[in-house]
Amino acid sequence: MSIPASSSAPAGHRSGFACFVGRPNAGKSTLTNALVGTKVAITSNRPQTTRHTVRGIVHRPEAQLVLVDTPGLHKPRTLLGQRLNDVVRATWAEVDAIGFCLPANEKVGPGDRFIAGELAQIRRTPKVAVVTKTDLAERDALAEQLIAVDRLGKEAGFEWAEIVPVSAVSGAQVELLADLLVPLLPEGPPLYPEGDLTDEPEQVMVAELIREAALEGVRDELPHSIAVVVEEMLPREDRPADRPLLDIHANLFIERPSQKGIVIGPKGARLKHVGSTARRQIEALLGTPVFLDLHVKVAKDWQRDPKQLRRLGF
Ligand SMILES: Nc1nc2c(ncn2[C@@H]2O[C@H](COP(=O)(O)OP(=O)(O)OP(=O)(O)O)[C@@H](O)[C@H]2O)c(=O)[nH]1
Repeated sequence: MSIPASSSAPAGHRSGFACFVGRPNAGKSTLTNALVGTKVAITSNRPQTTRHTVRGIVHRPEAQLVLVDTPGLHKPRTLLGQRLNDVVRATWAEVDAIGFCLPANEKVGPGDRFIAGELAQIRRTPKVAVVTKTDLAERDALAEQLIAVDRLGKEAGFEWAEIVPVSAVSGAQVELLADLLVPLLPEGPPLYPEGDLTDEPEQVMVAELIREAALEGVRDELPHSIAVVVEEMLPREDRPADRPLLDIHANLFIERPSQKGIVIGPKGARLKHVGSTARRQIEALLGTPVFLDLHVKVAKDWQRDPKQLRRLGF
């Protein structure tokens, strides 16, 4: 990515982009959050919930590291799947460093070898192996995993710039990872104002929080069938300055009428819960009280229909 020229850059200051790749559930979003120190990427214990490219920004006196969080690469079965993979590859080609996340508590498998093979084709970009979730692995198992990860790079035909074990949950070595990524960035001035944590449009982040709440505890086949679009975010008029209220109107799209019952629940109980969970998260994110107006709509087979995909923001 291009760095805007500026004469005000402190000497030796570095800035640039890194992204985390890895199998679904490898811990990419949680790691992004741990590095940035606030909840910007959406985590979930379900695979493939990160759909939008969310940037987290790590500010240092001597560097600015912009993290681009991509969806997981996977075998595309639908149009949506193909689009997601395109997003991933486009991101890889643009960044200054790629962090490949591999959980310490899961054996290196075919999915990892697939990604390593794809990474090998992005020759110029330094690749850092990040062994995640070290709090879940015994010392010996971790040592074995580090060796397996080293071998994975060699078999794919490249050397890792670094191999770093981290735990986003305990915080172990998270700072070290940032320290190791910074020298891989080009010299240049900060790309974003200090204090910015993400440049993701607020509406997209709000939609992601609603989608995350809607996915909690539903059947495994539903994740890919839910999309959320925020139609409107407006401050309520006639409110005293010390008691503001933000009105948010959002639509939750499902693919089939039969999915409506799952999302809404008996007597609307589930949707109500989703709404209040999402509202609390949105209020924490935006720092203002929120009234969330949430509607469930059927957009038939939206994953296979290019027109619908565009309308839903893909
Ligand atoms: N114990 C432990 N759990 C972790 C750690 N990092 C992530 N997890 C858990 O692993 C699961 C997956 O983490 P995510 O960060 O959502 O994984 P992801 O790679 O972004 O997943 P996708 O969005 O599906 O690609 C979540 O349940 C996390 O809480 C860690 O350091 N330690």
